[in-house]
Amino acid sequence: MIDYPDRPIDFTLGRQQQVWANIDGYLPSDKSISHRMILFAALARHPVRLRDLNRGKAVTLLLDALQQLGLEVTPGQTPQTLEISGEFAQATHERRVDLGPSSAAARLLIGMLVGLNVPCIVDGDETLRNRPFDWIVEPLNQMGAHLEYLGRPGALPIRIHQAAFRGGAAQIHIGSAQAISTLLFAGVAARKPMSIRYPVVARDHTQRIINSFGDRLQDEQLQIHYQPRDCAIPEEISIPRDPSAIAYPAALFLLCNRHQEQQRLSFDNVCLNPTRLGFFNWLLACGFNLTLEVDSIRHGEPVGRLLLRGGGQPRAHDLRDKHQFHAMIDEVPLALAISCVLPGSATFSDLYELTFKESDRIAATRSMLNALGLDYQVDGYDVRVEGGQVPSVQGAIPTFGDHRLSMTAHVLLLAHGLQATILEGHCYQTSFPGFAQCLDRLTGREA
Ligand SMILES: O=C(O)C1=C[C@@H](OP(=O)(O)O)[C@@H](O)[C@H](O)C1
Ligand SMILES: C=C(OP(=O)(O)O)C(=O)O
Repeated sequence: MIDYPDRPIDFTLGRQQQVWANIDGYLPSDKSISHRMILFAALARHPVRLRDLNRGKAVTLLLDALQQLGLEVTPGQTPQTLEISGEFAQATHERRVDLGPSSAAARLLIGMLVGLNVPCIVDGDETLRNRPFDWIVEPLNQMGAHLEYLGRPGALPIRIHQAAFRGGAAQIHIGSAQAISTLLFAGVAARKPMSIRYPVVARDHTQRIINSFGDRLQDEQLQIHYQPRDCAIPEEISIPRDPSAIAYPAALFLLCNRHQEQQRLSFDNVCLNPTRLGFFNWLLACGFNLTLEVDSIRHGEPVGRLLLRGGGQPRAHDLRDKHQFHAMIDEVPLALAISCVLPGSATFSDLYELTFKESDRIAATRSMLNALGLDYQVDGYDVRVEGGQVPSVQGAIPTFGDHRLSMTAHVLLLAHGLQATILEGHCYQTSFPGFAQCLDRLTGREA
């Protein structure tokens, strides 16, 4: 296990903090939209400039994989742009790509390679090898793909054999935007119509982008119909900021300013897709003060400003709605942590899909919180939190290498003026590489 010796959390913040600096320049772009736009750029028949890509490990590994498959990835004319050009190399030998810990990168790439009929072995790190892939492999194979498990059945590594993808009808049984998106990338790449039934609404970036680029896609009543038309991928694509990353500095600000009504902090150019806003709606339901204002639509995605205000007398609040759960799926560990320290109590129901993320986030979040003297009760996939708990450091804080847990631990420590060692703390680099600098800047500690 890697310790976190080079950056101990050694500064006191809490209620004295008066200056909350603007941190827009430190915030990462949306990881989910970055993954999707990279794959659309790879499908384009012309070079595509991607402006403001997320530069975390999960996205960088997808770029590396595409380079191994023959595409060119070059810096653009400004530091914020990257250009993707070229074509997939003819398969003279089978290539093997490794997507590290990122299931979105691995699953969506598998979909695209199936649709393009590009043979490859797709693999990931140990955490990713323990995550389920059967719910993308089975429907893809039913639609003509030939995917083979090289290790444990249902898991990576997976060999993509050459086979003609037919499209057609598929039914997904799991609540996962990645499952839907994987099938759609196969259909878009192969130019095959398809329909997909799914059990619950989750983030719908792929559907929105497909429509905005000119193919036809209907998404109603848990059923998608996709029809290839005139897909025109733009030469330049720009990506808004990631609401799932902004959640951490936002939570820190709101927790520290619960009793300071005059304090304000805003973030611009944020992805405000409603299927991503569950956490901010949950904060509102707790009583925190915030406003969301859409000011433009970009590639089908609402983009705008998030304004936070102090005060609000917040209390812990339930999370029982399946739709809202999926709209905040990556922020649930943070919401559980916040619930522990707010007054009141809360029930979070049916968190099943949290059990196969970078860690089992029901169990791992609890272990992380235990190291901070906090706890909740688990009953199957339901969680009951009694609020009003006071954090106190019990020892080194485990993160299990899960970036969402590391960022949650940082927020709790900072909000309560505590010092601790966060184990594998740097894993925030998976999605938010500038997280530590962002916190330094936010809290006025930057050199
Ligand atoms: O589609 C995506 O980009 C993602 C979807 C979510 O996973 P599921 O769709 O599997 O729930 C989310 O947890 C992940 O961080 C990114
Ligand atoms: C679960 C996550 O991502 P992925 O599923 O792509 O690994 C995440 O970013 O929290």
